[in-house]
Amino acid sequence: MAKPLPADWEERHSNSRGVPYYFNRTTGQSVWERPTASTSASSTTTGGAPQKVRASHLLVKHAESRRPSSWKSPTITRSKGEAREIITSFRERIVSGETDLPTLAKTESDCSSAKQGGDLGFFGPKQMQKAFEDATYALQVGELSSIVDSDSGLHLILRTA
Ligand SMILES: O=C(O)CN(Cc1ccccc1)C(=O)c1nc(-c2ccccc2)[nH]c1C(=O)O
Repeated sequence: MAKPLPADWEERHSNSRGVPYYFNRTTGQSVWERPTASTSASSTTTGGAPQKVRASHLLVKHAESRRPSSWKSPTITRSKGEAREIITSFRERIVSGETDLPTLAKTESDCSSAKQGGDLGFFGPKQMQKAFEDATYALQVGELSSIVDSDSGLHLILRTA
């Protein structure tokens, strides 16, 4: 029987790895190992300030997106299913090594960050949509997410710091 988690820690599920990870609601830290009392003692690597992360992403919008419009297309009419097929193909091309996320985001992302190769800079807890934040914090630096669904559309996320 697993020991109860220390205060402020919760177990979450990493879609990209299919395993649980542990998230500290106070510091925003994510760890793969089940935390014990000693983890919570060292739970902040920055003396208490919530840990910031950096990521780049590729956004494919669809007709159900909250704002179905982008620099690429004034009116986005593709279905969510079509968007999923498109972003799945993009992910396969990245995983195969044919291209990389920043290169593909520049021409294919429906986010205004496309011009910067999808780079969003550093952000901390509560700054991004929950699904996007949770997915990013579950990634190790250098890891590519599975397809992430937010109100804006479908994303591939590459954690860069
Ligand atoms: O969701 C909305 O109502 C409109 N948005 C939000 C938005 C709009 C412009 C700039 C940044 C964010 C978007 O659709 C959107 N979301 C994002 C986004 C979502 C998650 C992480 C990073 C960016 N980018 C965009 C964009 O047009 O460029």
